[in-house]
Amino acid sequence: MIVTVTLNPAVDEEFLVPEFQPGGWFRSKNAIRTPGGKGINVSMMLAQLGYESAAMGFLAGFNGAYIRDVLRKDRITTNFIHVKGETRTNVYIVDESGHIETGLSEPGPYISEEAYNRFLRNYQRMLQRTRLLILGGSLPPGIPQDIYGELIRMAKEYNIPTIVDAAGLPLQSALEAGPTIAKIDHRFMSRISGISLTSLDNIIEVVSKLHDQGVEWATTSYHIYGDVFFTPKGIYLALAERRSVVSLFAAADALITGLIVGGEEGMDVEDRIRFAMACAWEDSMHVEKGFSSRKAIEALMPRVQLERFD
Ligand SMILES: O=P(O)(O)OC[C@@]1(O)O[C@H](CO)[C@@H](O)[C@@H]1O
Repeated sequence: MIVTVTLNPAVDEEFLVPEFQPGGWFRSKNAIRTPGGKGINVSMMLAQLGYESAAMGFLAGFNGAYIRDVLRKDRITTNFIHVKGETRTNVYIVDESGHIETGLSEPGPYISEEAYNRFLRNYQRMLQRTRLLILGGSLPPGIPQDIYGELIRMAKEYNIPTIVDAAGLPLQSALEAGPTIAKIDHRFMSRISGISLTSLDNIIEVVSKLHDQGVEWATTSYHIYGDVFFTPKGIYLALAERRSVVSLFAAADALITGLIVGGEEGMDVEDRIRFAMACAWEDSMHVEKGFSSRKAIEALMPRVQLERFD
């Protein structure tokens, strides 16, 4: 089974506010409320493309109950530890006219040692039924910063491939454990490598070193130009057109979904990148998270430009 881990889920509230700016009173044209958090988004997007998965992590309060119910309606297996407090709400203000997004995130509920240990026992049991694991997002208070490294090491004992999308210390600990695929936070890599990743050469120099840590695929964004993919078959720069972008906040989750589906369907490296980029692009063309249809994604694939570096 494909398993996604979201330790700090969120209810995402997107408000559509044309010409939003700080310091004023605005009325939203519309508000969209959806379950969120990186692993949960991947589970929901996989479901849209016909792939089953199980979602794990921590849920709390009314928001937690709402997330669990929506996931179950989407036929996603839920395996969460319920804790005291309230799952966070993350607010996004989307100004479609100027294609600008503003985000605001809560810290999430405190996770006690007892709840954390319950999660680890649950995770250990789940690993016996897992064939691909996705770890995504920030950590709620109370969770050790090196948890992703620990979870990847445990998965490796069962030879389970892992995909991680995180930032800061949690990403660092994940990279030390050598995930199969890593979505690299660009600013964080600049900070830990001490090299400013403003040029493609610098990105290639820094990210290439991750192969030595066992990372098979890595991807990172390269400014507004696109995404760089480090694959077993070489390094690629992939570009999508920006004109049609409305909302980018879940595009990285769509990209990961595309990489998963491409892997599941045995696509070759270039088609897998094109499919992942087309997923991210299609997701970003509308305010609602996810995809209009698989056909819409496939229609974008030939428009993704790929450049290979030797
Ligand atoms: O605070 P984190 O966990 O890093 O990110 C949380 C989040 O921004 O990630 C998703 C988009 O990738 C949203 O659904 C959610 O609100």
